[in-house]
Amino acid sequence: MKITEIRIRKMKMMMKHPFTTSFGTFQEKDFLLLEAKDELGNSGWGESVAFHSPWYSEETLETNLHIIKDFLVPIVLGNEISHPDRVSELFGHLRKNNMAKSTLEGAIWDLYAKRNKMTLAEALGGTRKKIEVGISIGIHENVEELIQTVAGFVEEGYKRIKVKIKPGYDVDVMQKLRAAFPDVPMMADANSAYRLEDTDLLKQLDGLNLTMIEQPLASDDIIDHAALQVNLQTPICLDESIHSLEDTRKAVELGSTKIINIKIGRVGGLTEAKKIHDYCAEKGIPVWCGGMLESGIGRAHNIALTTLPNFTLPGDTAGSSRYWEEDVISPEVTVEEGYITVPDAYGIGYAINEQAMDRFTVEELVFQAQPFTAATGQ
Ligand SMILES: O=C(O)CCC(=O)c1ccccc1C(=O)O
Ligand SMILES: [Mg+2]
Repeated sequence: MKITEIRIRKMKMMMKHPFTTSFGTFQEKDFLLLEAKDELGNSGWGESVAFHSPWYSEETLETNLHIIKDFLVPIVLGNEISHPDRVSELFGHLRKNNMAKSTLEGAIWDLYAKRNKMTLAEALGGTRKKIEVGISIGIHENVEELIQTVAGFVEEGYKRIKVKIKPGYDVDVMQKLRAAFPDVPMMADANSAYRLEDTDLLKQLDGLNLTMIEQPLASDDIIDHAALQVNLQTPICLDESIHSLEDTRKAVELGSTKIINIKIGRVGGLTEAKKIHDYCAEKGIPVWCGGMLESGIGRAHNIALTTLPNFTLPGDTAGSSRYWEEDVISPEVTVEEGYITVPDAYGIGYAINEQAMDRFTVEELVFQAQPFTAATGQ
């Protein structure tokens, strides 16, 4: 397929409720969407999961915009791409900037699936017709409020509750939560808020029957996590530390992690995500799909990826209405009794809600391939 046009939209959406992690609070969401078109008029969509500020990783909306328009667009625009797996090879000589790469790669995966009249899930080799979903819950003012919030989501049927923790809001909170919900699958995500010296404190989480603790130590660490895991019964799941199949292999070989949270943007796209999935399947390491508070576009990509067989744990991809008054896709993503039904329309499987899309668009940039000119015979 030939990529004839790329449009980048700067988006601004207001989240229904503020979401607090150990590194900051989100409410206004500024991010990028990208649409890639082929010579037949098909269009594919991708989402940049980079945030406005570099607090989850070093990438931001503006660094993504710079990398995409000045480096990535020139590589694909006007060119033939035989298969989306080729895109990460074409980007291979450019270091890191995984979320930027993933934005364009994701749009090309969607385009490829639509062009070949299959769902994105099928294009990736996924088989599940519905996926199990969990929910990630931010830091609350106090435990009583948190328990009320959790009760609501348990009632809605979410299959696993993930709670954000940070120093001073951890053992006591998790103990009270476990007491209130003895049988609910539960886990904690520290977003890198602890150090190896906190081992004794983290050991107090053992015995609460948590399915895992996500990224307790530094965002770039795999050494200390291995040392911590030796002293911890609760399985460690890495998020921030994993950017590639190579990172995954090293962390698994070192014993730093027993479960992997795969985020498409963090690992540079669906092709790399699939490689990590396959490697983990071979090694007996379960994986699940993390979330980045995405709009419907990114959410749809997460759903498609989660149809692969080794996504055996519920992910963070909740329904659209958990985040947004109105989403940019139609229909919106809905959760019924803890499941999302994988859409069967081609590509990402959801149509664009044009009105909402335009309303939340702050700026649009358009890049077109040079038109065919008889004079140069190009
Ligand atoms: O609901 C979601 O999309 C996931 C929420 C979440 O946990 C999260 C949100 C923003 C940044 C990092 C994380 C994380 O998984 O660590
Ligand atoms: Mg996380």
